[in-house]
Amino acid sequence: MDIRLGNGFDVHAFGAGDHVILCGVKIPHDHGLVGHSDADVGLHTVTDAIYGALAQGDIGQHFPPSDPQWKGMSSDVFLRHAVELTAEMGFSISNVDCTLICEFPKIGPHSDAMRAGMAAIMGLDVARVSVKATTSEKLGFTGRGEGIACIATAALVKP
Ligand SMILES: Nc1ccn([C@@H]2O[C@H](COP(=O)(O)O)[C@@H](O)[C@H]2O)c(=O)n1
Ligand SMILES: C[C@@]1(CO)OP(=O)(O)OP(=O)(O)OC[C@H]1O
Repeated sequence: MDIRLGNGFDVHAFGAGDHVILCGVKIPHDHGLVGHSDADVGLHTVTDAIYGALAQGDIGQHFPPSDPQWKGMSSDVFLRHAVELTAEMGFSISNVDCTLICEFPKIGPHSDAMRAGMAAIMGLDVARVSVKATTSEKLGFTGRGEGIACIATAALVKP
């Protein structure tokens, strides 16, 4: 069996707005997130973890921030592409784990919806999709509430 692991890391800054979209879930908030797309830092990170496992570059190479066609794009489009590429290369996604790093919003009340939505996109049982969260104890840019960071790991298998 061929087993591949990939990691992802992404950051988006807070800006004006009244909600954020994280791992596909819209959460009311006193700021939005700034990005070329919908700035879903969670989906971007999981997408990059899958690209990493496949050694197929990163999200910006597949969907350049300079390309106007991705302006405001819903980030499930990016994850769906990584899932298609996984199948084309003969792999299956075994499991995904991601950690959102922010003081606010609180992720816990939304984590099951995030897991269910990402599992549906990836065609996985929800038990194979993990969403965790941590503060950075008020330290650094996430601690000051300047933005949200996310890290993710994806495991892919080819029988
Ligand atoms: N944005 C966040 C941050 C944290 N949580 C939950 O709180 C727990 C404690 O966080 P610490 O940073 O103090 O370790 C954490 O384990 C998460 O369950 C959250 O839901 N949303
Ligand atoms: C998602 C893309 C799409 O153009 O843009 P952003 O929403 O700015 O997100 P980022 O993670 O900064 O860069 C990756 C880009 O592919």
